[in-house]
Order: sequence, then structure tokens, then C-alpha cells
Amino acid sequence: MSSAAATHSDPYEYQPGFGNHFSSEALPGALPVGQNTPQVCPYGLYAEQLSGTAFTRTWLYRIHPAVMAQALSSRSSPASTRLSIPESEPLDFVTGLRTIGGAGDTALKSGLAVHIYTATQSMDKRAFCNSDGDLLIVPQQGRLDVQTEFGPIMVAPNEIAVIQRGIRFSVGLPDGPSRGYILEVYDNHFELPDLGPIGANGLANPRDFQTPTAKYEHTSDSMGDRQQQDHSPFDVVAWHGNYAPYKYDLANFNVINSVSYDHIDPSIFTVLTCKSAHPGTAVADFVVFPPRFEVQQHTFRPPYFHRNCMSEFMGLIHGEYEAKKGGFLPGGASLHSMMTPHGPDAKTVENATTRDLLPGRVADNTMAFMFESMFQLRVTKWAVEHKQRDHDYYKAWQNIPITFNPDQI
Ligand SMILES: O=C(O)Cc1cc(O)ccc1O
Ligand SMILES: [Fe+2]
Repeated sequence: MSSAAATHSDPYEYQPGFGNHFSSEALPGALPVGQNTPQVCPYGLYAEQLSGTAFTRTWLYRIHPAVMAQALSSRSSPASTRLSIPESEPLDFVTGLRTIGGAGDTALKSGLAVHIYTATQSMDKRAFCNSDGDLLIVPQQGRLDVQTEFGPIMVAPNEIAVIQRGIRFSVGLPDGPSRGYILEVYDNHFELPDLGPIGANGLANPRDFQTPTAKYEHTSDSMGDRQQQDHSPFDVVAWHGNYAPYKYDLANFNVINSVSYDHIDPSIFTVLTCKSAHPGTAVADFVVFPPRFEVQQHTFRPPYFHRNCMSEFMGLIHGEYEAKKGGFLPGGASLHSMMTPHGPDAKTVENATTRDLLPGRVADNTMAFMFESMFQLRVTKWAVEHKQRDHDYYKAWQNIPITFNPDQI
């Protein structure tokens, strides 16, 4: 931490070098030693991560998390909402589909979209085929009985289904009114993440993915969406190949995490990824926050405060999300756009900084998820103006205790 020679016109101190890992303290001992996210930071500061890319990031130790400044402005940009099912409206999976936002261009096969569906009716003699991209469907309420050209898939809340570009399907609602979330990617297919040093097993294991078996319908009823036809599109009697829909039960996710100290980047919870052409970045990652043990010592265990170079769309399938217990409801959704400060709410902070760090569970019976993208999502007018948008979301961070004490050390 040497300083470059100050000239008379420049009174400030600097750290020399280009692209180094720098570090700087305005008060001695303000940087935590040997870890990024202590349970309580020196001087009562808060840890906040600012990421520039997957490979460039800096930890800031500050008096107020950046989200508090934003909370003061009436134009707070993190957005949160809860979706209700319009029970009296006859909507099926396709007519009940609404787009929250997206980026890119289907014509160039580049980008993604985030949708939600609320449906009250099964698709009746109607089939759907998406030519734009692959769909990752996350039911939140009600099973989906998905008839595909490859055979049927029954997908329940806490399971996901992937239906790729061009595959015809029709959705029945065996449990009545249903809702859920959809991630659509235009570029590539979803893949399992590279496991790197994790090795051969862990996270979502290949054996737990389930692809349907052939089942055909031989009818002469008319069926079709924009296209009419006098027979069922589900008349495939046999098939083989490596392009087929599948489902996956999130309860099978083999959770890997820190068993010593510090909060790990949530990329460790990636179920599926749609890679971009740039190493280390994804068109979209599908990430889950499952029930698990938490054992990290001398650590602030919940998600840390951060400003991310990726866009984060989150939903909750059931239970409570660890960073906003009670403040984020099943069927809700939040969007923290690129570089928008966010983090745990005031209650979570208070508990996490004062609790005994005994080994314990991160809430049982919970499943939150995140669609995380390298792209900046443009939000639709429909979503921005939705009457259930939570305009009080910023209040989650208003009462974070300011614990800074410069005389502490
Ligand atoms: O914002 C969130 O709640 C998602 C999230 C979780 C986590 O454990 C670390 C970073 C992150 O963005
Ligand atoms: Fe986040």
C-alpha cells in the first residue's frame, strides 16, 4: 500500500499498479482479516460486494449499505410483486401467459424473456409450439399435465420442466387454478453447469432428469392453435434422439456450500445454465435456494449486500426466503436489475448479526429461485403498471441499524 509521490497539484494518495488486487483502509483494521463476510464487520460496518464481471469484484465495507440510499428515493428500482390468479377469467396456459421482461432478439437467437402464467382452464383441443426459444417452466401452484409430442409430463410445484424450441405441447390443469414462472432462452439449450473442482457428482445430477416416454393419440378431432388441423399433433408413436423435453424435481438438488466460513456466491446453487458465447457469463442461470444445513462460523450467513453485474429475477415456490422472511411471498416475484443495490432486509440483518452461529437449518420446506442473466432486462409496461406491484418494497431496508463506531478498535 505504498503511495505514489504526490505532486503539488495532486494532494491525494494512490495505490500503484494496473489490474492488481488492491486493498485500502481509511481506518486501521477496517478490512476483515481472512474472510469477506464476518458475522459483524470491524467498526460495525456492512459488507457489500460490487461485481463488474464474473471475474472482477470488490468488497466494500461501509456505514450504510447502498440499498439504503436508494430506499430514500421514491423511484426505487428494485421491484417486487405478488401475482394473483384471476379465478373468474377463462385463461389457459397460453392465454394466461404474460411477459415480465426480457432482452435481445428472437430473430438473432440472442437473449431471454421472463414470463409468468396464471391459468384457470386446461388447454382444450389446443396445442402450442414456441419457435423463439427453449422454455424452463417453474410451477408455483397446481400441477401441469403437459402433453408433448414425446409423451406426457406431469410437473408439480417444486419440479421444473424444460420444453425446447419447436416442440408442440398442450397443458392440462389437474389441480384447477395454477400459476408459475417461465424462463425463455433464445441462444442455446440449458446445460448442467461445469462442476469444476466439485468433481463427478453434485448439484443437479443427470440421473434425476426425466424425459417422457412415447404415447400417441389417434383422433380425428380438429386441434391446433393458429394452425388448424383435423388430427392430434400428439400422434408420435415412437421416437429416438437427444432433443427431448424433460422434468426435474428440485428436491433432488444436491446442495454444496461452505462448511467453514463466509457466504458463497449463489452460482454454487445453479441447476441449469444457458451459456453465452463469453466464458464465465450466462444468457441465464437457473439457481435455487433449497432447504439445507448452515454451519459457517464467524460469518454473516444470509445473502450479503451487493450490486451485481447480472440481472436477478427471483420467485418463491413455497416457504420463506432466507433474506426476506415474510417479506417475499410464494407466488411473488422481484427484479433487481443490473447494479441495483439490494440485500437482506432489516430483520434478517438484525438476526444474522446477533445470533449464535450453531449449526442449523436454512428454513425447511422452502424453495426460492433466481433467473440470473448477463443481460439487462427491459420490463414490460404490463409488469411496471401492474396493480399488484409492491410500491413499498424499499421499506424492507429502511430500518437497518447503523452500527458504525469509529472508536471501536
Ligand atoms: O439477491 C438475492 O437474494 C440472491 C442472492 C443470494 C445470495 O445468497 C447471494 C447473492 C444473491 O444475489
Ligand atoms: Fe442478489
